[in-house]
Amino acid sequence: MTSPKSDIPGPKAWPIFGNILLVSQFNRATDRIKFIDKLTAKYKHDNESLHKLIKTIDEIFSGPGPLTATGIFPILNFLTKDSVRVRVEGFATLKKYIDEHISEHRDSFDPENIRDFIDMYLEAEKDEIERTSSLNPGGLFSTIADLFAAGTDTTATTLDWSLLYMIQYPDVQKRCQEEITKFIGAGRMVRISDRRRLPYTEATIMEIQRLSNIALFAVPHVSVCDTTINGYKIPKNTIIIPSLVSVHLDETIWTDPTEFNPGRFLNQNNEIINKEYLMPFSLGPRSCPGESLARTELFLIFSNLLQRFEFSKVDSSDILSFEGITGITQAPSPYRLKADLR
Ligand code: HEM
Repeated sequence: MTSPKSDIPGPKAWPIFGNILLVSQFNRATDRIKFIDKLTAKYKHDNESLHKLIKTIDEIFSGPGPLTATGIFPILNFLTKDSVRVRVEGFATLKKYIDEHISEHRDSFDPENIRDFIDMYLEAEKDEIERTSSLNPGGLFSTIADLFAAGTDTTATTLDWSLLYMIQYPDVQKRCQEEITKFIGAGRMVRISDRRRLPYTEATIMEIQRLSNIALFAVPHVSVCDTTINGYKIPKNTIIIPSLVSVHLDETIWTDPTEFNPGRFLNQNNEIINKEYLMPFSLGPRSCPGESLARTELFLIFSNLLQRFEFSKVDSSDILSFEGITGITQAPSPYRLKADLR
């Protein structure tokens, strides 16, 4: 456990250690939406092997990230033998899990009854043209592995940060709840079609993403030709790692960048301003393909939690740390919270 060092919100870039229970809880919630309902339709929430898998994904995502010394110079991995071993074992577990489910799907495939994503892929794979391009058995495995790897911990960790911000800023929480009560009430769950009616809640999620920076950097890209950007010469084959966190905290772009202020994303008519410099999903043709799904999940889970619960510190003297723990994603330091039914 880290000792809380500061009550000033905003990311502190570098790693400490640890992990928190809430992440696995949120992973369960986001997994339900994506992988139970879409990929492997038949699995139930209490499925043991799924829980084991979620724990495995937590383990893969903690430990050194891509921009630590070992990420840049893998030869140094002998320094972090344990975390490398945990990750290698984790990937083996993930592979076994995915392979088993693909085989099950192949054995029971029925073109008249397409159950989920795997079945859709298997059906498309039968098409000769598709098969010779990208839809092949190896591609199915990598697609699912990518979705697991990139699609679970990211959303879960953002939700984890979101509750930390809500207990640190009860006034913001209250304002979201008032908005939800006024426009939706308590008689039904919040739906995705309600998004436009809840601009303050939406702006709060945007501000949480700006400050939590779960992806400090986009993934490495490479220049395919010599080019010049803003006067900087970039030769062909240069590895480029865009820093998202530096954009999100740039004081030439944001007023008081370290201040938690959802109002910065609203205009005078209480409408969302889509600030082009908010880029938690990165930019361009290789930006996050899961953005739309992730934003849907964040909105639904966050707004429905606030509709039902009042979140607060367990003890008013608790000092919350906004020190991030940098693995592959940046997670919040451990914290405790109380959830009272509203
Ligand atoms: C809050 C949630 C999420 C955040 C903040 C996030 C952020 C990112 C970022 C910054 C990148 C790098 C893009 C670049 O290099 O330009 C990325 C890539 C990617 N994300 Fe997400 N992501 C999230 C959720 C998801 C979800 C839900 C999925 C899928 C279900 C997903 C799938 C992917 C994949 C497959 C890539 C690699 C894309 C490529 O290499 O072309 N992500 N994401």
